[in-house]
Parts: sequence; structure tokens; C-alpha cells
Amino acid sequence: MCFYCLFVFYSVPPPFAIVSLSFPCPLRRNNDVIMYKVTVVGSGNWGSVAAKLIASNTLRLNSFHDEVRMWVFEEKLPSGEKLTDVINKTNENVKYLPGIKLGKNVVADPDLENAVKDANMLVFVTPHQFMEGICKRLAGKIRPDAEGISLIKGMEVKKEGPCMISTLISKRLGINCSVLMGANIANEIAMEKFSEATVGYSKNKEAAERWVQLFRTPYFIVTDVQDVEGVELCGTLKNVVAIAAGFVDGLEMGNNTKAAIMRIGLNEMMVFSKMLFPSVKESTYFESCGVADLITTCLGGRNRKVGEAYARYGGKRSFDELEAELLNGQKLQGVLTALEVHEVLSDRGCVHMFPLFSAVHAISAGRLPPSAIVEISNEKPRYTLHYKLREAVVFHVKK
Ligand SMILES: NC(=O)c1ccc[n+]([C@@H]2O[C@H](COP(=O)([O-])OP(=O)(O)OC[C@H]3O[C@@H](n4cnc5c(N)ncnc54)[C@H](O)[C@@H]3O)[C@@H](O)[C@H]2O)c1
Ligand SMILES: O=P(O)(O)OC[C@H](O)CO
Repeated sequence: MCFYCLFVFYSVPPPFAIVSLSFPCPLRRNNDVIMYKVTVVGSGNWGSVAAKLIASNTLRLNSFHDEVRMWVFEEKLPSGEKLTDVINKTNENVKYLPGIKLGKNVVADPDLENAVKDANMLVFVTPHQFMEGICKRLAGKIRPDAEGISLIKGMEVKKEGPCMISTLISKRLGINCSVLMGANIANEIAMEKFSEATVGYSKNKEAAERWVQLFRTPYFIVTDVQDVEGVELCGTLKNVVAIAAGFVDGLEMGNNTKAAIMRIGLNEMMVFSKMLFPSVKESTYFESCGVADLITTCLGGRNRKVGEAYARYGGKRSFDELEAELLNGQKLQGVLTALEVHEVLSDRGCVHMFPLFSAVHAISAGRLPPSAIVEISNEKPRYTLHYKLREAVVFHVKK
């Protein structure tokens, strides 16, 4: 029900309200049936901004239910109040997105099963390490006609091999799952500064277009590409490069070195993606999810920030400690992803093809000093990009 209808419902005496509500709502452009109900699973920094973007559109678009439910991993604030209660009272996520109103139609809900039960559009946006547990809890509890989208930048490595988060969601919940990635530092989008994003889908173009409609605003431009793996791997792997960029900042190596790290990183991202999924399109790297996200994350992201601090302390303080000190409950993805990438590379016997990814893992695991990150950029490249791409694909086919 829209705000006008709610107003009629509560302020007009019952018999007249029923008559009024049986006419088409004057605030709706036509009398479409409302078909889609959205729940956001996650309420961190990006999760809260995603809820804000979506909530501004569900109010405007006929086919979406106005209310947007947002699942909150409940926690107590220093005041003793519950985060969910404070969000619902103030319309602000005071811990993960202070100072920004989410929209009155965002309802925070600490009960995961309750939050998803009526939704047929599920937006997943939690740190990737929590998704396995969340999927276990949700299996069999969601609508069978639900569609999913993952905004999560990360992957899992299982015994059977690497598993993208959208695949985990698809398999565990039995639903189609697209992805949305891009140059999207959440705090900037919260302030409605212009940015772009990419929706990646595999088969269902219609669903992808609906996601574009749900997220797109005049300041948040979303396009779709048929390359779900390419888009998701861009978002996942750039976090490893961002850690490297942070090391370079901490070592005060300057802009040329950082640009070199970004170039080498992009190269490794492309080769790694092709190795896992030969179908990944090179053009995807020129969408917002590719080179643009790599740039923004290496300039202004949280992975970069904590990587910088790690190098400034000469590797003497752990990432966990620095994350807790600098990010107030927000989570880094890059260190865990570097480990996951390393496991894939070791398993396939091709660590040597990825000196930057491997150095980030070795440094963050404390086996090399932060300065090792620039030593690898002194190495003569042993392959051209095309040679590497070919080798990666051949390797994949052999496996
Ligand atoms: N913040 C950004 O700028 C940004 C932008 C684009 C994509 N992303 C991606 O979005 C995803 C979510 O990041 P975010 O920034 O919204 O989160 P965040 O790092 O700001 O917050 C951490 C969240 O995890 C929750 N949490 C803590 N323990 C948990 C548990 N055991 N189970 C479930 N949840 C738990 C916290 O309550 C909080 O909501 C990540 O994959 C990130 O890479 C973030
Ligand atoms: O702050 P980071 O490093 O998690 O990066 C945020 C976004 O992914 C940038 O698009």
C-alpha cells in the first residue's frame, strides 16, 4: 500500500475508506498489480545504502510493494539499545551508516526467516564469510518464485573447488541469482554522488532488467551485461589488489608504483577469471565492475586503508586488530579472498603465474614483509597477457 492509501486507510472512516480504496490510487500512474516485494539481507555500510536506493524506487514504481524489509544482524549499541530498534526509531543505521536517512519505508527486522518470508526479490549484501550460514538458515524458507541478486564481493573455496557467492545462493536456495558490482564506495552513494554499477546475469534478461529498474536512480546508473561470473570475479578480486595498493601507500611509494600495482592486478584478475570461467568476456573489465571499481577501491576503499596501516606498522600488528580498530565493525574482504585465491592457485599448480596475488597473501599471512609487494613489480613479466590468457584457458580445459 502506498503512503496515500495508508493515509486514506487510517484517516477516513471505515465505510468511506473501503469505497475510496476500491478506486485506482491517484498516486499510481496506472492500476498495475503490485507484484514484487523486496528484502535486503544485510545491513552493513553497503547494505544500508542499497536499502536506501531501493526504497526510493519502490515508492516510485508501480509494480513494487513500498515497504523494503532489511534484515539486521542484531547487536547491542554502547547505549544498551538494540541496533534494530534504533534504526526503526530514527530511520538511520547509526552504527554502519550514521547521518543518512534510509527512507521511511525501510523496516529493520532482526528475524531472518521473518524478513524473507514474503519477499520475491532478495538482495544479498553481507560480508561473504557469513553467507554459508545464512543460506543454511534460509533453505526451504523462501518463496519458490523468488529471484536473488548478490552485492557481495567474495567467493568460497570448497573441497570441490572455488564457488562464487551467487552460485552458493543459487544452489542452496534453488533460485536464480544475478549480481551487482561496481565502483561503489557506499558512503559516496549515500550522499547521492554520481556513480555507476553493473548487473551481471546468466540467462534471465528480464530479471536483470527488473534489478536495473530497482537500483537505478539519476545519480546511480546501472547497466546489465550477460556475464555473471565475469562481473562477480571483478568485484571479488579487486579487493586483493586494493590490499596491495594499501601496502604501497603505507610504504609511501607514490602514484607511479600504485598505478603499476593496479595494472599488474588487473592483468592477474583477467587471467584468474579466464582460468576459472573461460566464458568470461574481456569487455566486462571495461564496465563499472571492472577497471572503475579497481580504481576507486585502490584510492578510497577500506581494504586499501587497512593495508596502508598494516604496512605503516611494518606488519607488526595483525589485520584483525587493525580492522577492529579502524572499521568499527565493518569487515574487510581482501585478506580472506587472497587466501582463497591462493588455495585455488596451489591446487592448480599455478601460483607462479600470479606474483601479485601470491605476494598479497604471503604478506598478509606474515610470511613476507610489506616491502615485498614492490619487489614483485620489479620482476620481469614472464608472460604477455595473451599468452597467460591462453595458458589459463588451456589449463582449465585440461582440468
Ligand atoms: N561498504 C562498501 O563501500 C561496499 C561497496 C560495495 C560492495 N561492498 C560489499 O558488500 C558486502 C557487505 O559489506 P557491507 O559494507 O554492507 O558490510 P560492513 O562491512 O559494513 O558490515 C559488516 C556487517 O556484517 C554483519 N555481521 C557481523 N557478524 C555477522 C555474522 N556472524 N553473521 C551475519 N552478519 C554479521 C554486521 O552486523 C554488519 O552488518 C561485502 O561483500 C562488501 O565487499 C561493500
Ligand atoms: O571499502 P572496500 O575496500 O570494501 O571497497 C568498497 C567497494 O567495493 C568499492 O566499490
